[in-house]
Amino acid sequence: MKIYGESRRTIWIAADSWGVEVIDQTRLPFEVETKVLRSMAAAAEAIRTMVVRGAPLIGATGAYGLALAMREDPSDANLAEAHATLLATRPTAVNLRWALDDVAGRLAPMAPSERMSAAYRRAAEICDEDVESCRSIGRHGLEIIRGLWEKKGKPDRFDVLTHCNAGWLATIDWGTALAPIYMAYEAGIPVHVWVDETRPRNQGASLTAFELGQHGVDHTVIADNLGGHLMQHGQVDMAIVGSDRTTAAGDVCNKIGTYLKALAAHDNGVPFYAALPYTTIDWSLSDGVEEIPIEERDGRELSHITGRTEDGSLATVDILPRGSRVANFGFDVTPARLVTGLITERGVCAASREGLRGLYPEVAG
Ligand SMILES: CSC[C@H]1O[C@H](OP(=O)(O)O)[C@H](O)[C@@H]1O
Repeated sequence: MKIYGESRRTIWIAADSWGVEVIDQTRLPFEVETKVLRSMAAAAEAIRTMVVRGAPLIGATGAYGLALAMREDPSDANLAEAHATLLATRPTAVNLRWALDDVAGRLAPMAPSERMSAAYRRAAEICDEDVESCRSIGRHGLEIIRGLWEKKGKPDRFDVLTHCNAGWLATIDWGTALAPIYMAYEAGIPVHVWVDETRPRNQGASLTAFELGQHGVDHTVIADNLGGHLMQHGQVDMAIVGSDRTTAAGDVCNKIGTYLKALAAHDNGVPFYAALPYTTIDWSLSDGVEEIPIEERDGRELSHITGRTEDGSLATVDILPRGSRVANFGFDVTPARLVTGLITERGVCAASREGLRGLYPEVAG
């Protein structure tokens, strides 16, 4: 997508032809800065500190992290160590494990001398595949939006609520939850987006609002707690969220607070969709609430907030009384029963084992 009119992806090979350049998302929306990752350790740190974040982008960064590792030392031991180090950076988004297993599985039988170039090649393929998956998610999601808009009589405003950032900044391009919104906008459907700020890191306020503003999509940033009230008063026509891990039975793990939005949507008859590529599906799990590991992050993300001061400089301030304890769980799981449908690159299905089996017969068994 575009930043100030320039087409960008979130990750690419740097001008030196081997470094991995990424947009530093901790600086957005106030500064557009990049970082060049030149070691596996730097790639791991970028994931851990959320310089890069979002399930597909985390996976792609992990894949390039293995390429950087093979540049350093292509031995079996280093391949195993790099896989373990990168996998340990963030436990919830299954794309990371998928990408690391994919690349490492291809490298393992190769001669060490072939591994670096093969890893770079595969990482680039993973990025290109993700772009096409998200484009396709956009097309399928567009038809859901179009159908609901037409069913409502083509009003001059169609309100979509989204949580966190599942836009192009969470992927390589296009995004998952936001791809249908971009395509609806381009199709002339009058979408307006309620953007959950998404405490504590405010990916909605700082990333989704930035993306939508850059693309010209009408949007309003709201407190996370406003969504239920808007739904009660008929001001939300549908909700679309992303996913970090979806089980074979259709349970959707996503940013903390998603479950509460799904409960409010269910109580008010608001269609609630999750958008995700196949790389986000964990076919080994059935019960998301019981089985998906939920990342617990540093409490400082909750106790401190960063913003722009009157003079335009950035500042971080403490917003809690000294001595107060904080709990900072990064994700929750929405049971399939609260999900209207899953929007994937292969089409839209029910949030169920049967629904996913219909789209992925070769995997779902
Ligand atoms: C398309 S994946 C987006 C997904 O990832 C976000 O989490 P984080 O920013 O912590 O990586 C959030 O759960 C989004 O829905």
